[in-house]
Amino acid sequence: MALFTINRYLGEEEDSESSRESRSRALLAKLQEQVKAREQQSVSNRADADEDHQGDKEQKKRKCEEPEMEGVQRKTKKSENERKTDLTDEVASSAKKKKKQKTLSTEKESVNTGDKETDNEKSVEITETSESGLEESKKTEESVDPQISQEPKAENGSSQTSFHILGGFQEKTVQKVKRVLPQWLAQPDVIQRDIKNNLIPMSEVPGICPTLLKKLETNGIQNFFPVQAEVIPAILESVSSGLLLGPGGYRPRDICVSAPTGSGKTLAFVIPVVQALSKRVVREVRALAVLPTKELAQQVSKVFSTYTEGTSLKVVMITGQKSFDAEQTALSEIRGGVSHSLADIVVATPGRLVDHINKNSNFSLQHLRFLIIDEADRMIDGMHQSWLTQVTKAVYRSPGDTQTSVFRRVLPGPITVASLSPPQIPLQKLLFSATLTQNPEKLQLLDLHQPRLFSSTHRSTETSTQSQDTFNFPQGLAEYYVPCTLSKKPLIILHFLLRLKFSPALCFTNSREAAHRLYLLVKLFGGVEVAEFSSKLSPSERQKTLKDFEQGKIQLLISTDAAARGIDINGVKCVINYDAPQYIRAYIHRVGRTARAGKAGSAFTFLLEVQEKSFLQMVRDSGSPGIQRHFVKPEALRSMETRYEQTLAELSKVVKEENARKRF
Ligand SMILES: Nc1ncnc2c1ncn2[C@@H]1O[C@H](COP(=O)(O)OP(=O)(O)OP(=O)(O)O)[C@@H](O)[C@H]1O
Repeated sequence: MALFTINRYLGEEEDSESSRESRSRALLAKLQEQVKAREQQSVSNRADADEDHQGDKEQKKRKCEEPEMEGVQRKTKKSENERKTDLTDEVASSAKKKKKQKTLSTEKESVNTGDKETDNEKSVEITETSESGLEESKKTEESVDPQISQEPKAENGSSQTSFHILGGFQEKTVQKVKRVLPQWLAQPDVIQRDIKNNLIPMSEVPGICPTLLKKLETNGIQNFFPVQAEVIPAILESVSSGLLLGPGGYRPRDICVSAPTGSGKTLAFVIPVVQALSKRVVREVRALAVLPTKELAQQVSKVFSTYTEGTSLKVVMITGQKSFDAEQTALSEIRGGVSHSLADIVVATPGRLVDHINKNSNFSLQHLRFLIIDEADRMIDGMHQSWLTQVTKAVYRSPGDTQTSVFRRVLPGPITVASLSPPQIPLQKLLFSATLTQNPEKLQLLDLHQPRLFSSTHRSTETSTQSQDTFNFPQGLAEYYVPCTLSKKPLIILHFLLRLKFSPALCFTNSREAAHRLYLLVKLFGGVEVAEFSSKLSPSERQKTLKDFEQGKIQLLISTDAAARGIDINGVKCVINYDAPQYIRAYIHRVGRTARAGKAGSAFTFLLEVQEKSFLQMVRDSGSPGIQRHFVKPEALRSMETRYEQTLAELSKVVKEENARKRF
């Protein structure tokens, strides 16, 4: 065992220069004698020494130093000479440091330590160990840092050395840092992906009041889908002690839900929120659902309205579809000089919501109990609008009179006796998405409180280094890719609709212009009821188009990504990605417009040759169960080619006319 270790500092020697030099020379001479003796005994070492004098002195000497060093050790290990060698070495390197004598340094190096670093540095840090401690210290070093102790072995085929270089100047390969997910993300409550085989009778889900059960039945719901059976009881449990307190008097946990498209997430929050609020006495805004688009807000608002019908609960939508004044009137009224809320549940898009927070002094969120963030991943991406900060400010805003109120509201901090008394309405966040990010840094933006995750995908805590999130696809979805060329794309669409009768089909392009051009082309070709859907249309036109499509009046709806997310259109048999989506989330949401609610559906993605490799890789990495090749034979298109050529000529005329009209 090493009893002690001395790190010598030789920078400021007290001895005079001359005495140090003479000592150095004497010790060096002894050292040289030892080297000579060793050279005579070892043929191999001699060969090494010869090599030492050839070629580039600096480079080759360093390679030879270690074997030589070991030779010295082996021979003198149990003799008194070892300590002298050490001492000599130190002094010699010290002399070198001060004087930089060429001859001195050359000779010294030949017997110095076998390290690759500069001798000047090393000599300062050489450790002196006792004879018995030599082996022990070696063992200790090996057990502490195998990399350091194994390096000499690798170079010399022997592990014997009495010197340890402190400081670790060797280049070490830096290990890749693995992404480690927090427990709540790594071990979620698992939701079954297969809806059909996991329907749960409504009577088996506890806590739902008979009125709501009846309403569900009236609306054609006979069983709950897996996500609903898991999430509804969890939300209801958080209000089991009333709206004012979480379970046990504590703030309830926030809830995140990541389940495939069409798995029934909307009802998973609508039912428990309606049930929780039905017990309220005074009308205040207690639930706020934020969605990225007007169409989605409208869809969710409709579901809330369905299940609040016949109760005193009021749902108000603020998306900019009506004028600001009209929305203001719907939100509150002044009675006896005091503002009263006319809404219990507000469904909003972020932009319009922020407008009301800032400009509508009668819009109060001070009693908000549930903040529902649907399409949460998209809403996180849109955080640049800082809508969440504005909402939080509005929730904890305390006008003079409410500060003295029993139910005063302050921003939650650490839980203390004082912070729990008096009780305050807890704000609970409910997040829903088919592509919820597993990136903790992004989720951090939402400032979640002890979140609980319900997910149909989950990863272990020790994840791979793969940076792409993985998601779950609907069970009934069949994915295909169609190899094609640019010129054949429209023909393949026509082939799908006219020959293969793939309708109703929802077709996605990457731009409004492409959607419009394709719409014109299919319309001019004839034989297919076609419509376009993009931000070019007014909200009412968009609404009518969706309705017509749902009613089967339109066979092919050509859309931008405006219809990709959340839109629930009943009976879409087939999704066609005319332009391949650039991001995996866009792909998942687009193909998720079919195969909803446990039904079957197909998705076809047209791929140019250059796109194939990267697109297929992106889809596989996302957790897709598999995308198959669907090849359309050129012969299948041949009979349509003549008509297609004529249509292209007509199309260019129509486009020219349209452009001319735009100019005037
Ligand atoms: N328990 C149920 N029984 C029958 N149909 C249901 C049930 N729950 C939901 N649905 C229907 O399933 C369809 C999809 O539901 P929903 O729109 O809530 O899915 P989602 O998970 O929000 O999808 P997306 O992620 O695409 O927004 C809707 O038409 C809805 O009416």
